[in-house]
Amino acid sequence: MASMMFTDCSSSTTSRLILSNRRSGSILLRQCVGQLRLRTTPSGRGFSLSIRSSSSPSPATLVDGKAVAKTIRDEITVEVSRMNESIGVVPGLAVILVGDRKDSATYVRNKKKACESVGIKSIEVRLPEDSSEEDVLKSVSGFNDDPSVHGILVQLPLPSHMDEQNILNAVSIEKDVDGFHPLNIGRLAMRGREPLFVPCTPKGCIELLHRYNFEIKGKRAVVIGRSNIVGMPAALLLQREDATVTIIHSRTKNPEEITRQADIIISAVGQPNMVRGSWIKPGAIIIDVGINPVDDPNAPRGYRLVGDVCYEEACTVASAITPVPGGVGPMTIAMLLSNTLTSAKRIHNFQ
Ligand SMILES: NC(=O)C1=CN([C@@H]2O[C@H](COP(=O)(O)OP(=O)(O)OC[C@H]3O[C@@H](n4cnc5c(N)ncnc54)[C@H](OP(=O)(O)O)[C@@H]3O)[C@@H](O)[C@H]2O)C=CC1
Ligand SMILES: Nc1nc(=O)c2c([nH]1)NC[C@@H]1CN(c3ccc(C(=O)N[C@@H](CCC(=O)O)C(=O)O)cc3)C=[N+]21
Repeated sequence: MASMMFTDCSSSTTSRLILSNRRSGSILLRQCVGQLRLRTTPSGRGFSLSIRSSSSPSPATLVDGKAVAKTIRDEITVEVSRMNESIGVVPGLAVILVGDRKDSATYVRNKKKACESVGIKSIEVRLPEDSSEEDVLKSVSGFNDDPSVHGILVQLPLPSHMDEQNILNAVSIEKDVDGFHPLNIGRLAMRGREPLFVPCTPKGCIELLHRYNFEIKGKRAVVIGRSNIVGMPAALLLQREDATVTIIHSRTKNPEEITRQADIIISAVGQPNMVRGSWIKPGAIIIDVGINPVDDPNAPRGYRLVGDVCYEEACTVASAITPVPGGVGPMTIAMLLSNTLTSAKRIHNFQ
């Protein structure tokens, strides 16, 4: 219901253009309003798109998660083969999928493809919707004991008759590549402690900020959303990077007043186009985690994906913004591969 309120963003039109990249194929870029400028990304391997808007004196950089994720996958590929050649070990990721949610099946398929692309071995277990919690725990326990598995991911959400906490607690912390085990989250929250793994989506957000050389230290950051998998760990990570962090949630009064003070906004709400241009301080950096399907009879699938942030409005005010799709989503998967590689290296004491 609430999501319907935000489905429409602005009356400004969005045009699209396809740019060809020799290394990563075609990238779909959205043009906002005004003049476009293309630069190579800090890695030198991708593109960054700048938009000089008629209503904004400063250009907004398009923070290209898809291109950065490709760079990271290339780096991981090199490391995976170096490890295999040196000690004959191939990192392995086990994914447990319970039930037949279409979106979860798609995510799992994408993770599998990404593993293949870098040389990580992926093992998938599918359990029926009516499996018992015991069945899932058995599967987790089997992977905990399997030396060819270095990472275990239990795809969320689980069917409602299962206790998610029980299941996440059962994953060995040494193989918790999602970073959802309470010990890993607890360490993330404590000064002077180091988690073995950091949750992939928030880690991907910070990695994007780093790769674009955006300073975090001393900045005012606002995280919208406080879920265990995105909002809360994103706030903890920003704090560890010496930002001053405020969290907005569904009971926050006047969220727009708070976001307007932010130098960095990370939005993980699940409400299409909730964050309007007027919520944003000129020059702010926006990381839009939201992935929200909205009906679109012209789209091949009958819907398209939009973020939590009204992209067309935001890119006339912000200095940088992630698109949806092509922003944080691909980074989440890249961080999962990175965590799996780290895990295999740690288990086999390989530097
Ligand atoms: N790009 C990626 O890789 C990923 C994207 N996502 C996407 O990110 C979004 C969030 O996911 P997730 O964290 O799992 O979602 P949850 O539903 O678990 O959490 C949503 C959070 O947003 C808050 N919220 C809801 N409505 C409002 C509102 N009107 N104003 C302020 N805060 C609000 C909730 O507050 P309260 O706590 O008070 O209920 C809650 O903390 C979704 O669109 C999801 O698809 C998720 C994971 C990965
Ligand atoms: N244990 C667990 N770990 C997760 O990390 C986890 C999970 N459960 N459950 C669901 C959410 C969601 N999530 C996404 C990952 C990639 C994209 C992604 O790559 N999105 C593409 C678009 C994909 C499309 O077009 O459908 C993009 O944004 O460009 C999106 C969402 C991980 N999650």
